[in-house]
Amino acid sequence: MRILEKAPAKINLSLDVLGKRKDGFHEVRMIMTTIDLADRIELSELSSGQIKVVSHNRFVPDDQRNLAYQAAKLLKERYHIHKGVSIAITKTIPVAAGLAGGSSDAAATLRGLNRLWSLGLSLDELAVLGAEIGSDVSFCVYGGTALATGRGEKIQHIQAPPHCWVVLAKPTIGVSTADVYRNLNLSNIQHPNVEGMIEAINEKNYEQMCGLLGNVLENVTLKMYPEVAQIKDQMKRFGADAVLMSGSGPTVFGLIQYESRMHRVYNGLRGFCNQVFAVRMLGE
Ligand SMILES: C[C@](O)(CO)[C@H](O)COP(=O)(O)OP(=O)(O)OC[C@H]1O[C@@H](n2ccc(N)nc2=O)[C@H](O)[C@@H]1O
Ligand SMILES: Nc1ncnc2c1ncn2[C@@H]1O[C@H](COP(=O)(O)OP(=O)(O)OP(=O)(O)O)[C@@H](O)[C@H]1O
Repeated sequence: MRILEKAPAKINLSLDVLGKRKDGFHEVRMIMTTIDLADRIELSELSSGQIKVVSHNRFVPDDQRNLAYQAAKLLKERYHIHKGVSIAITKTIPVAAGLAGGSSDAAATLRGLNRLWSLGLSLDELAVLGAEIGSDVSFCVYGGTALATGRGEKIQHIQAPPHCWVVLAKPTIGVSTADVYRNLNLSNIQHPNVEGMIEAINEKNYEQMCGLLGNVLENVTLKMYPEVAQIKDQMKRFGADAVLMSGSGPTVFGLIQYESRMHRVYNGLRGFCNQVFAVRMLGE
């Protein structure tokens, strides 16, 4: 049997950090939404009991460091599964980009193996398991749009954002999420208005949503990698309605209401950056 799962990327429309926790993680409050930029996960049964990962991408590990591998191992051990699985990952989401590519691959593997191995687990149960793999995995199990709290694993679903285009540009650098959190100065944070963002989304108020985009990790990454600021400036110059870095970066996204403007921003950015995408929010 063969199972296919789509693993979409996320962007953070609002990302606030409330403080550092005793376990070393940070307490966050963020609005996440899935976008139509996705990896594809293909799961096939292996009678040998082995977990095999194939990705044909030199930036993606094909061993136990792969988050999809970790998802399979977790389910296999927890539910005493003797069969193995081959996980073929077709990567489209840029790696180490702030778009939760690895987390979404892990989440898709959890959903797919739940079907392949007939485990009968609910999405809520898979999301709890996902948190053992990484902070973004729980959200990726559900997708859609949500307020994520705790270290990112507590998910409250909210409505889909108003329709718009999202242009993404990823500079060639990859960013370590741990480094960005480590360099965040908690005594000097300009907190974004997360509640206002929820209100804007509920009211489908596009202008208000654009005005309230905010990410406290942005300044940290901008200091480490000035090229991210250049891409932000270019995206604004080409006419994006609002621009922000996603997660710990370095990917920058711009929101754009009109299709003709989207083409201008997309084509403009392609001259500066080789990983540029124009997609819709999935949101629901
Ligand atoms: C930046 C975001 O992508 C925003 O959605 C997430 O907060 C990060 O999620 P993630 O990549 O799944 O993070 P994890 O793999 O759980 O953690 C990677 C590292 O980031 C730091 N980390 C992560 C999440 C969090 N709430 N506080 C942290 O301090 C920790 O040093 C951790 O060792
Ligand atoms: N399935 C996977 N896809 C991509 N990277 C993976 C995967 N599994 C493990 N990794 C490792 O994880 C690192 C971070 O990659 P990923 O693309 O998940 O980062 P990210 O988009 O910044 O994540 P987040 O937004 O959740 O912080 C990579 O450098 C890679 O070595």
